[in-house]
Amino acid sequence: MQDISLEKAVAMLLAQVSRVREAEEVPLMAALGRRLAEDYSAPFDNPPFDRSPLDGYTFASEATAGVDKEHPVKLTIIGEECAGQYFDQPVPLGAAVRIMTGGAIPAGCDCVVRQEDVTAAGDTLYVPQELQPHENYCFAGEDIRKGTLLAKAGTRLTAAHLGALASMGLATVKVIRKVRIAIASTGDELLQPGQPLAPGKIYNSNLYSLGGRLRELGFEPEVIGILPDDVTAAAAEIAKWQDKVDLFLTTGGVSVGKKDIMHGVVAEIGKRLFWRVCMKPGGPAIAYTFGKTLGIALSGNPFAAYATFELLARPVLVELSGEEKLAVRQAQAVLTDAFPKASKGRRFIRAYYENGKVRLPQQHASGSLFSVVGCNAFVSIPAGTDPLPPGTKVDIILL
Ligand SMILES: Nc1nc2c(c(=O)[nH]1)N[C@H]1C(S)=C(S)[C@@H](COP(=O)(O)OP(=O)(O)OC[C@H]3O[C@@H](n4cnc5c(N)ncnc54)[C@H](O)[C@@H]3O)O[C@H]1N2
Ligand code: MOO
Repeated sequence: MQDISLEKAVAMLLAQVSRVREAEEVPLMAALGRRLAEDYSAPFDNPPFDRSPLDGYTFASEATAGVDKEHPVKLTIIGEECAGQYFDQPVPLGAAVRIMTGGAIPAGCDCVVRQEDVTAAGDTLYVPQELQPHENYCFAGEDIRKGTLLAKAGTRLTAAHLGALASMGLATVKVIRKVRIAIASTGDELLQPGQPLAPGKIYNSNLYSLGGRLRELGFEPEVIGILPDDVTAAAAEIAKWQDKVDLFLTTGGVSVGKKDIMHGVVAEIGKRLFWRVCMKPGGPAIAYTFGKTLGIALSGNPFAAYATFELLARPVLVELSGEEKLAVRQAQAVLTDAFPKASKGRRFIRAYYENGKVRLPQQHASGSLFSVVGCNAFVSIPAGTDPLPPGTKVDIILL
């Protein structure tokens, strides 16, 4: 199989996936940050009834016409209503009901006076001021009118949305299901952090850098762990995820070595789309499908895995999620440091970008990851480029 360009590889990957649109119903509290699967409109007015904004007394404002401090009106207190209670008898002119903030305004009342502004003695209330109709009064639907569009399909729910939906009594909402991603590492040389180091072994760093990167981008990968360098065993493990995840990412086992098992795995469980992309690092990546699941087998070298995740897998994630803002941005910048190697093929190197300038770390090896710490960009170097002196204008990819 001939090596293909990065652009062609990405186009082939994108041809296999489409935006996830299936809905699932989740408890409202779990819906924060999720995208609504359908429009939500208010099924009723909120508040559902006219209510008092104060602790005080409610009555017909008409009873206070012409009243002042020297000539207060005397009303008869006929009952009391706290928030959550419901005073269900009509209140006649000249009567009042003690009402607490949030209490429903009873029939016959159209205003509320603050407790501090009146005097109560037994069943008698002295109101020393004129009140207007609807003074200190909240109308039903003041917050949300029945029929109001609360949030459109596709809206990413914020805390305020959750509150508004809760006020409509919704215990669950329909949201677009999450993009499902599984990640695994291959390699008999790998140990999980926490295990004792042994001769010839190294710790599995790729699972953590990829898992971390996916989380940084807002995804929640299924972290499988280490698959053995055994085609049958690894194939069986990966096949379990067929159609259960949208994207299955592995690292390692894609080159031409004795234990580069991913070729055998792909032959056993799926259909290969490509092997080898014209770029460094991570050129030997394999892409494949098994059922509806897309697999990308990234090379095991830690920087190769890191870089090809951004260059190959990230566009797939943008497509699956529909989150255009997750796409890498391209820019131009001026190198402040030299890159001493010539680049026969297309090359991406780790870098730190700020204010139009791009700095390079010392270490660029494909097997080295530590120098990525603090980097936020790749410099994209075209095939056939001589060593780069400081001051060179370069194309960069902002991560
Ligand atoms: N004869 C050839 N050898 C190699 C070629 C080639 O064209 N001809 N290509 C080289 C290139 S380029 C790359 S990139 C690597 C790709 O190798 P694999 O993807 O098959 O990866 P592995 O052999 O499994 O591992 C490479 C390297 O990375 C270490 N590794 C693997 N997984 C992890 C992990 N999860 N955490 C930390 N480190 C990991 C592994 O121990 C190896 O050192 O092939 C070249 N060879
Ligand atoms: O493609 Mo590899 O990551 O350069 O060693």
